[in-house]
Amino acid sequence: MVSENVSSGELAAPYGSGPSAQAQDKPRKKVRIHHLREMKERGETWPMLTAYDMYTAELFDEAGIPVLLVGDSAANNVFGYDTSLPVTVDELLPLVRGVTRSVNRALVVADLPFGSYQLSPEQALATSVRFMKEGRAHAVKLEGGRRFAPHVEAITSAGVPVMGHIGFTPQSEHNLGGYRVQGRGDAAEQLLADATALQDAGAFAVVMEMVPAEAAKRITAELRIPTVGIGAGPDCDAQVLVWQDMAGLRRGKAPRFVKRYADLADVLSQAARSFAEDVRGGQFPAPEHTFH
Ligand SMILES: Nc1nc(=O)c2c([nH]1)NC[C@@H]1CN(c3ccc(C(=O)N[C@@H](CCC(=O)O)C(=O)O)cc3)CN21
Ligand SMILES: CC(C)C(=O)C(=O)O
Ligand SMILES: [Mg+2]
Repeated sequence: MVSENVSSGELAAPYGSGPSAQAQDKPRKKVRIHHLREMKERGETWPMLTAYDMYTAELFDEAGIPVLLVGDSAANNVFGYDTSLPVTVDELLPLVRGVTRSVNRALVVADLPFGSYQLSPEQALATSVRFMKEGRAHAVKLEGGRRFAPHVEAITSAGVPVMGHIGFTPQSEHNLGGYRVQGRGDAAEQLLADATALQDAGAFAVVMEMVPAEAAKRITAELRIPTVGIGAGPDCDAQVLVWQDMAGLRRGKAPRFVKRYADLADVLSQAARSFAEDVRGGQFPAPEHTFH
């Protein structure tokens, strides 16, 4: 199943490389870090989604999403916390394992939760090793700029690919003064310095969250590694959304950077109401659902 449909041995990229083959083609084989760099070199923009369980991982993998992130946003979108701060490694690990078990091609990135890497490069490496060994992740991700270059270096030196995350970093929301755009005006230079430091420390990609499009465009042009935008305008190398936002499962006001591609909240709510009505009215189970 993994290597189905590999038409030519020298086709290195998991996607077709012609302009028409871009978005609609499924990856033909396992996505590797170097494929992401090659897509940047070819100017192909790629999608990333969060996934926290088997069915979503399977569906998104088959839909041709090359990178899946088991985000610490599971805090909000799985566990019901009001911020991402409380979620633990022990809570996230089984979600990562469920996702990695369920994909054939996608690269699975495990998001390191608050408190599990900030203490030292050694702690960052120890936590990453758990996500790789127990979660079977393919890469890890952590939040922070220049100050986390030593942590990124410790992890990559051990052979574990690291994705950075700068701009609005939800684990620091109390320090950043809430959900706010980062890197406006002079702060854009700081953001570029952060991105460059992460690249130099060995990061394979960097998420930029809630960053002005102009700054994101400049950073994307300066870096060799791909940038992944969320609220960072159209000029990043990749775009990521939380899947429940993308599919309209989460209700309430979504951040401005979200586009809804479905209304799953409505679909599921209708299904639950119909089931309840059938049970209450005696229409379910029918003879075809019944054993004798
Ligand atoms: N479901 C979900 N989607 C996310 O994008 C997400 C999470 N959860 N959890 C972790 C973080 C938190 N994030 C968030 C959450 C809310 C806003 C938000 O409400 N933004 C508003 C206000 C911006 C402002 O005041 O400048 C917006 O309109 O974009 C932004 C990022 C991004 N991440
Ligand atoms: C929004 C993405 C980048 C994230 O860090 C998460 O979902 O936890
Ligand atoms: Mg996160």
